[in-house]
Amino acid sequence: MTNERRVLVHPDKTALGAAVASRFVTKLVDLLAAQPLAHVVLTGGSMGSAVLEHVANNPASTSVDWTRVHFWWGDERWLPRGDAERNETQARAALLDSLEIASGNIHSLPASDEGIELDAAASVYAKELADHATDGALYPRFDITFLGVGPDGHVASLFPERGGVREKDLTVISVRNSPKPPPERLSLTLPVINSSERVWLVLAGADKASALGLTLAGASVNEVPAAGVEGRRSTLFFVDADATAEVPESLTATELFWTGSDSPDAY
Ligand SMILES: O=C(O)[C@H](O)[C@@H](O)[C@H](O)[C@H](O)COP(=O)(O)O
Repeated sequence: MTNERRVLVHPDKTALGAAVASRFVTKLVDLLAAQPLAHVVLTGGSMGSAVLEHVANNPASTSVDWTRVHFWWGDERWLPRGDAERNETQARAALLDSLEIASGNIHSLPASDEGIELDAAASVYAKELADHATDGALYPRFDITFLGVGPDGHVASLFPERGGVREKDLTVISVRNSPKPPPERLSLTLPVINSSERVWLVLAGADKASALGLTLAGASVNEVPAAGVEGRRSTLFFVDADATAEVPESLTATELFWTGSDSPDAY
């Protein structure tokens, strides 16, 4: 299976969010025409929420049989259930609570007010993943994994120069002293992220240009965790024009697509 890597450039953050949402809806319809369930890993962050809001506002989303979609998270912030800063809270507000789906389809991570400590919570989610796996795997076969990307190139809660980026055995890790608040988090590890059929990284803004440029130029995973992301079937970078300021000149026309126009001159 050849692994496809593409950068799809959109004029601005709004167009980016709408385009990713539209592609997500279309892909889910196609997937569910061919298989009983779809497993999707959501991301926190502003772009993650923006995409879900666009899905909620996309009339075509009613063509998805959401009852057959399972939602997971790539990471979660160690906060009380319902806290406005939890990734789950933001995803529910943006889309999930408006969908007619069974609560069992939403696989949220434990919260800090539920009587277990952070490390135990990582084990709880690892068990949840394994309980929904097939063929003796440790996690389900994810169809699409969304990732936001930080200015430092972090994805999920895997940060540069931290041990979590290099974790190969555990499926879920606890994170302390996170450079991005809040300090305590839970995160899938790269092997789990990269087990996904498709990984869709969504990033916008000039502050992401360095992370995107370094990722595409082949930076080390330890320095730029996004550089270590590779879906089994495809890895798509959905970006806005501002984030492309440092994209390597060497990228070919088949790797870098300016949507809506033939060239960057149009924006
Ligand atoms: O819990 C989180 O904060 C996210 O999972 C994190 O990995 C986020 O996706 C990136 O920091 C990008 O965030 P923005 O899209 O807001 O820049």
